[in-house]
Amino acid sequence: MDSDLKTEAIKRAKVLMVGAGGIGCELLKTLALSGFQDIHIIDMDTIEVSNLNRQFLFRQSHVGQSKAKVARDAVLRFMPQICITPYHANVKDPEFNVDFFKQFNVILNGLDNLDARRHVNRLCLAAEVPLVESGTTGFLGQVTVHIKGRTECYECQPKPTPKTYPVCTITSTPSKFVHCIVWAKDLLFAKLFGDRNQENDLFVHTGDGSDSVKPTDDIFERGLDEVSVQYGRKIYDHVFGYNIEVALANEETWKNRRRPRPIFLGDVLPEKLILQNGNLEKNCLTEDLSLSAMPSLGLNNSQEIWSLAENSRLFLEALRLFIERRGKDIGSLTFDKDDQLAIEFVTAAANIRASSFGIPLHSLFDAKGIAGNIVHAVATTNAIIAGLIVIEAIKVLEADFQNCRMTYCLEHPCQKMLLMPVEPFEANKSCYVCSETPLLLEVNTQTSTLRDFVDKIVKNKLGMSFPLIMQGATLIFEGGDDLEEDVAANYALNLDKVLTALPAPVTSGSMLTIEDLQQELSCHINIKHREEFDEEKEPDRMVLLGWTTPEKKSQGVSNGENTTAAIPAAPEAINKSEEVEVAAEISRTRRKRSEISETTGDQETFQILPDTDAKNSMDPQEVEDDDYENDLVVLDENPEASKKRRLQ
Ligand SMILES: Nc1ncnc2c1ncn2[C@@H]1O[C@H](COP(=O)(O)OP(=O)(O)OP(=O)(O)O)[C@@H](O)[C@H]1O
Ligand SMILES: [Zn+2]
Repeated sequence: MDSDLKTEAIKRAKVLMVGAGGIGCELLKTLALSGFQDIHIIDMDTIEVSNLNRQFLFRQSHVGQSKAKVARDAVLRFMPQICITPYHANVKDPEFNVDFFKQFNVILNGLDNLDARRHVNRLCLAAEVPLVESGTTGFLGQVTVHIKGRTECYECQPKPTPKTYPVCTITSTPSKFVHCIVWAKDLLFAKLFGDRNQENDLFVHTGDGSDSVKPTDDIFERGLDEVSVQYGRKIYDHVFGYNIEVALANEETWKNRRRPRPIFLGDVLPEKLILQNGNLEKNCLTEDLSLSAMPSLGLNNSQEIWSLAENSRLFLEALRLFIERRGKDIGSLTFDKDDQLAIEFVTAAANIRASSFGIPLHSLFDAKGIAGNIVHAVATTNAIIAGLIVIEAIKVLEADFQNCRMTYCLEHPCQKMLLMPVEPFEANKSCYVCSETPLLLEVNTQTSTLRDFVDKIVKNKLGMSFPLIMQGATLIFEGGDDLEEDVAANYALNLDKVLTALPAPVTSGSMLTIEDLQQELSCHINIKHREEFDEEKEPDRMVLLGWTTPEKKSQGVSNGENTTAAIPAAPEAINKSEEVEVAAEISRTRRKRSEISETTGDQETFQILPDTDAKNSMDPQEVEDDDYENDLVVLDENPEASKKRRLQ
């Protein structure tokens, strides 16, 4: 297109940006400087101090104000002639419906969560407006283009579930610091400060799964006359000493593994220091006034790696402060990465455990990053990604679809490139969002209730907020806050009925239609009755099938032109393995799911997976498997080069 026409297309365009955070600030500036004249911005947040280091349109004085509005004002100061319309709102609000989306030529996402991304994807499909989607994680980033009828939609590839670890690795055979963090946070912290009644496997397995040691007295219960320092010592000796001794009794487990070392408090700290820990009344506050065990112990530098003795003192002191200063929270606490005392406790506990298992200790700063799953944002990555979004948006506006690319921003050069453009993929024919293909649900229709179905499948798996469920012509459920009282009560009754007992019984062979009017999404689910489920592998007792990753994943949009560009790489994987397997055909490119998940900026959580097979999960290989999962296979166009190649 000639440059005058291009300028015209940009000038005439009406674009919507969703998110005015790290990517959004860069994007708004780049759009304005590229000549865009009519920009709408939705962001539901207000500015926080922690945003200021990279969201450069914001200043200290803006803290607490709407991001969308302040971003508009900041850009208008240097581009006063353009029109920027801010909305301080959630993009999921009903006012942002299909008609609202239809007024735009292209939608540009700068979001940080899956839920909002899915919602925008669905509305873009319904409104038939192209979407340019983006995400960054540290040095990694990506921009993808989604055009109905031409490319895959944002949801064509099922999104990965959170990272999980087998119970056995966490409770008995940790080999990485992250395993110790998960143990400290999800088991020990939860046991001591969370809901007392929760199922929590803090007892050591001795190998065959049958002989877990469960003392008859609840060791975690604090006696009425038990002072905190005594209680702390009891917990310490139990979890770091006694439990490890019990685990060591099973020789089988340690045949091919390094044996852990039981640690008792008396071996680490002299009595005097242990007692002194209970009397540190001096300073318990950090500079920003949060309760902390560090100042009184003289631990000032959170980037320093503390010794086992220092971590042990921190453990005792943090536990004491919880008991004495935050006693009323105990029993209802959940781990929060912004809770200073919780971070200190978890860091100390993870380090003591790491020491026992011969795993290198970490600083509180690093432990916080791992526990909170924090990847520090890099402003430059956001700026690069914002630039790429604008480049793709311009191609879309020019209707130059053939040249649209998905681009991955890598941490290390691959084939001498840091930016890897790839042709967009075709839509997944079994995607329930952008195709009509029905899904299949295996469920025990005689024992599962409608509530199970709504919560586990409709809301959790399909991501619908206000679903409407129909069996044939009968409406069996409708979600929403604006229902008449008697209608809502009727649906509430249905929720507790098993599927076969609903007014229009749902049995094997039934087809349900599920709609979310707000998302303009409708899909069908065929029901297949199944009696038995594997409690551990299929804890939902329902299995949703049909929405699968297509076998051939790289059928790029045919444009009659070969891309000389490199093939998409899983950035995280490249980063880790630095190894690329090069093989024959471009059409066989394997795109790992991790490539998407690693750069969406979604808050991921760690989960502990139930042991499906105690023996298997005790296999020494198992730990390494975590890493293999991220291995990357990138296939090249060059048929000759079917061998492994190391990246430079
Ligand atoms: N449903 C939504 N509606 C509108 N805006 C949203 C929605 N979900 C997320 N956002 C916005 O997307 C932006 C994402 O920006 P970013 O990833 O930089 O996150 P942040 O909250 O600014 O920073 P951090 O999470 O690192 O503290 C945020 O400003 C957030 O308010
Ligand atoms: Zn799709």
